Amino acid sequence: GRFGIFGGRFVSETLMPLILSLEEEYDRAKDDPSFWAEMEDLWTHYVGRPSPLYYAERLTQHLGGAKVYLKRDELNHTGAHKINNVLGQIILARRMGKTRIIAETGAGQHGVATATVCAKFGLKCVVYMGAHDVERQAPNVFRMRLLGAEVIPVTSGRGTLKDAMNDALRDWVTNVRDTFYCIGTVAGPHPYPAMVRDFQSIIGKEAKEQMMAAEGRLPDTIIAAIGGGSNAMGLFHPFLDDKEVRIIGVEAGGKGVNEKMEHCASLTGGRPGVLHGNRTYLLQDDDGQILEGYSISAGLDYPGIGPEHSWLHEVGRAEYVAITDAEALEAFQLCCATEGIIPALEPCHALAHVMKIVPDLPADHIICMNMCGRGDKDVQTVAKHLGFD
Ligand SMILES: CC/C=C(/N=C/c1c(COP(=O)(O)O)cnc(C)c1O)C(=O)O
Repeated sequence: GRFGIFGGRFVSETLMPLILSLEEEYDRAKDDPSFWAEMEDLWTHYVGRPSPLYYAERLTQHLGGAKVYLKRDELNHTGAHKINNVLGQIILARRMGKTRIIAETGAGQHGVATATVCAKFGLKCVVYMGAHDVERQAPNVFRMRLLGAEVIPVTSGRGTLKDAMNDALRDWVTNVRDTFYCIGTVAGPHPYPAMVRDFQSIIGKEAKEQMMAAEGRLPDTIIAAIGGGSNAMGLFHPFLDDKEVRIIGVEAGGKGVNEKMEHCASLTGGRPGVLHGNRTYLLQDDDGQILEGYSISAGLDYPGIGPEHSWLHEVGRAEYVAITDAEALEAFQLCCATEGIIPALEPCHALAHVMKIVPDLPADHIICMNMCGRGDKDVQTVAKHLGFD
């Protein structure tokens, strides 16, 4: 469970037996055709996969350079990529005889996906959510509750994703016997980062097949926004050995990547440390205290990043850039105006970088971007910023 010096398993002794039984169950499932058959069935008939690979013609014309394709994971059931991973973890939880599922959530999409799958399988669901996120993603709080989940607001820290994950881990340590912790991104102790990556890789596998069908070749550049990094790793992983494909991860630059740390660009503005069970790049002060960070987007508002991204950064296989709140809001509006797609604030960060690089690229250069979530949850936030709420 290591990616160079990153990853690993830094957990309390009480969690070890559960982590080891989860690793055993996952290793068994990975090689079990019936596990993947059940996943395929649910991805097809419940999630609505494959998600389309859509040529954004007017956006491409507006930018006047490379061809832009969007991988439409915002069209999945529940409106984001999160359900790809939740299905896998819940199938494992059922195989382990767990009846109580807990999750952390920031944007509320992972929480909604977990509540959704728990309703489908008749499992108890408890979601920890920072109080600040409860406010700024209210539509998703209603959806979780309507789906039968208990949503517990977390008031420690700044009341965002990091704080929610802390409380979820505390709950888990207390209830290891009947509880399964469904982690929403490629973070946490081994095997979570690898397992979540493997479930999200359906995105990149489909994108590769669809691009070959549409253009007869691989994309030149693939790009995705990064909170913990699961939608990005899902798109990137199937392309890692295709060395000619340029890989770009886009972090939240918030109010700007500077010493005020009002951002969540963990790779660009952080350094290696340990948080939530794994070693990775983190925003921390000189004493190693984890900083709160900041982003307009709840899903990217996390002062860490999945350990495999830290490794890809170290070995230079992927580039990581930061996009500010303001640039993301510009992208939000351009997406609505040119394509009639209201995007979530998270993928707007990737789109803002696409807007930066496309004009200088030739018309035969092909870009594939992860449209990992729809913007229903963000319309009030954006309306306020644009002064028409
Ligand atoms: C696991 C906590 C992250 C959440 N969301 C993150 C998120 C992200 C960032 O998460 P990653 O893909 O894991 O980097 C991107 N796009 C959308 C639409 C998101 O909702 C959540 O709780 O919904």
